[in-house]
Amino acid sequence: MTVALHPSIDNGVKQGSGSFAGGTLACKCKDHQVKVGIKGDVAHNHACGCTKCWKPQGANFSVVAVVPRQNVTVLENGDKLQIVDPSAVIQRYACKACGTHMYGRIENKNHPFYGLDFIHPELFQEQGSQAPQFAAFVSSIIESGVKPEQMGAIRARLKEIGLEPYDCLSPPLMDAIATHVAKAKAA
Ligand SMILES: N[C@@H](CCC(=O)N[C@@H](CS)C(=O)NCC(=O)O)C(=O)O
Ligand SMILES: [Zn+2]
Ligand SMILES: [Zn+2]
Repeated sequence: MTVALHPSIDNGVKQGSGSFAGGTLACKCKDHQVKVGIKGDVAHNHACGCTKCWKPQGANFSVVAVVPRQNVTVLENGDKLQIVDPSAVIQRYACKACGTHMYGRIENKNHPFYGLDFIHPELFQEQGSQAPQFAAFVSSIIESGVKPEQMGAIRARLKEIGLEPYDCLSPPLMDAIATHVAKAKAA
């Protein structure tokens, strides 16, 4: 049996339509679901192995993407949302009842990714949003209990489905962060 990464990619990565207009994210509650509206498609969609990003039950990876924060609107049952860890850089708003993370927001205006919210595209009620592009924080899954000796098979499976594994973010995103830091230092 191949190693389980995340249910939305375990049977292969499904490409996006390229014209996704946005949609509604719904939590996993049976009733009074938290619903969050997203305008437009997501960007930088990727698998994340870190311990902080929300993973559905049994998954080793989260699948997470960004959207401009102004494109995110809580539509229904927002009173069920609470911040998971107020001290984290990304303030992740989760449903108090089912634990699903609905969006993560950066409030530090100096952060390289300020202005972008983090969401989980698998929660879209609609099909067609951008497919995952790479895998980030892969080594971090060891912190969640994966054995180091399993990492070879996990990296091989990620590559097999077309997701290049990185232990931090992808080179373009690491370059974007370093560029931001360099500019801030020069100012
Ligand atoms: N090895 C750490 C890495 C955590 C980490 O740095 N996560 C990245 C990717 S989501 C991040 O930007 N975190 C900021 C935050 O969680 O607020 C873990 O697994 O907990
Ligand atoms: Zn819920
Ligand atoms: Zn993460």
